[in-house]
Amino acid sequence: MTETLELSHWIGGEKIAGSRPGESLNPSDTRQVVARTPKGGAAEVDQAVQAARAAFGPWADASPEVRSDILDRAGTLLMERREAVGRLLSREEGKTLAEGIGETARAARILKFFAGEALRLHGQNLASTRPGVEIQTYRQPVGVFGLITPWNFPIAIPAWKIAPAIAFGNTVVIKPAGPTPATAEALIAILHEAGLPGGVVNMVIGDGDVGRAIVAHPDVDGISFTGSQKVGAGVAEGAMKRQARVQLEMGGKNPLIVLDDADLERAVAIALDGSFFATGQRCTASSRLIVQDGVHDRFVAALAEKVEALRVGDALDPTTQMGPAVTEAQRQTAYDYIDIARDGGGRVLAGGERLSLDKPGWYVQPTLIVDTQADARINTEEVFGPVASTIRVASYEEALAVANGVEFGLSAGIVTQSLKHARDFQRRARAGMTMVNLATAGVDYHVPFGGTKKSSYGPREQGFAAADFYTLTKTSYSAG
Ligand SMILES: NC(=O)C1=CN([C@@H]2O[C@H](COP(=O)(O)OP(=O)(O)OC[C@H]3O[C@@H](n4cnc5c(N)ncnc54)[C@H](OP(=O)(O)O)[C@@H]3O)[C@@H](O)[C@H]2O)C=CC1
Ligand SMILES: O=C(O)CCC(=O)C(=O)O
Repeated sequence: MTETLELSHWIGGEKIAGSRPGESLNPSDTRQVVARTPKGGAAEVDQAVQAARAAFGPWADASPEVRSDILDRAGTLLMERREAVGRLLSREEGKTLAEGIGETARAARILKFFAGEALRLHGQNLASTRPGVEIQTYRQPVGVFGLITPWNFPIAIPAWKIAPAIAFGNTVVIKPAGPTPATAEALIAILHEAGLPGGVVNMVIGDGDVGRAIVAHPDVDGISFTGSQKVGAGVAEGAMKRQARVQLEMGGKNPLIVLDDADLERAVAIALDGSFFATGQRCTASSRLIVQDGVHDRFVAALAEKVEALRVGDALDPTTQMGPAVTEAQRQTAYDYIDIARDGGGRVLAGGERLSLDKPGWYVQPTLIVDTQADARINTEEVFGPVASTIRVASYEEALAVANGVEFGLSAGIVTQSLKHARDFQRRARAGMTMVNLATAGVDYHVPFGGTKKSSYGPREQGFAAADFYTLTKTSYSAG
């Protein structure tokens, strides 16, 4: 498959093409242009916001059953086409075909979950402190949401922002990430094919200028952002200046603690999955492996063997276990952090070298670095690539202190057979999500998702929690 797609913006239900100066490349073979794209700016964002505003009234007033049916149909279509869309995803983002198809199926299930949530939205009846007065709370749509999404889950993240927004009667303008517009477009096209009225979901393709214009637009009522901490901080500042709702999901520096009593084979499998699958490009990836003395040497030796054995290759080759980095810049970041770790005294036990295959792609060797210090840059800054470092600790208490000792707090894991330590970790880990005997990455789609500290800001995403961001609670008092 070497076809090049010609993408358009979607505004008011129409495809708006313009010239196509942008492109997305196949990171597994950079000679292939996956899609040519228009490059929007403030003018296209304004048009899209106007279309979303015009569609808001009728969509907010539509029966929840209408909204539910459209989401359900879109979920069915996406599930039926998961192989083709997953292939496009893998070709554009670089995760393996199994991961691409799996993510597409996950997006389909998210659409179906929120088809159900559209019908389950409810308020409360409460007694008043005043006799004869009744109180009811209602959840109402908010208005127009701006959605700014990253490349690493190019269909699941758009789905988990669009689906709750429109299920509860809002309309949206989405900006997909620069490297993965074609995958996002596949979702937008399917939503329209499922019967979505024009203007309910609008998409403007472009770079950071499009994101900035969405954040600054006075008629955008709320912004949901996933991406880097640096850009997220600017998004929050821009939104707050004009008192728009804002929700941010940003980086992680997720710890995985391995205690002496861990089942070694299981601990190695959990670390391998959390650190290296999806090329380590998950905000939930385990990038710090905090290992207790007694098991340390056996654990790192066994993990290094597995890391060395990982087959890196073209994302579409079914034998590939780890695809390339998404862009040259992400590959360079991984290389830079390997050097930073070495300079800080770390010892590379697996990978660590430049990797060339039989085709031009942004391939990186999965890399394990041992003997690193807890406060070294490799252990405090997000890499967002297939690079994991280990920190040796003497006790559970030391492990917990190291795990909590960074400015991020998204996901945190522990591998242990001790119920006492597992329960204590669930209570005291400063992270939004804790995992016991499971990888830090790879979450369910029907439960709240988010972190603490600099990882997240605002109400939780996904599951039943999504209603808190995408609805307005009104409190009504009445007397007979
Ligand atoms: N927590 C998470 O889930 C994720 C975290 N990251 C982190 O982000 C780093 C870089 O990845 P990247 O995707 O480039 O993340 P960015 O934060 O740069 O981008 C995220 C989204 O914001 C857009 N954007 C860029 N600049 C602005 C701006 N000034 N105002 C509004 N929107 C803007 C991007 O557009 P464009 O793509 O066109 O630049 C993209 O759609 C990674 O190394 C990783 O640390 C990345 C992905 C997911
Ligand atoms: O680990 C997961 O399943 C989700 C990760 C994620 O949302 C992200 O990396 O942006």
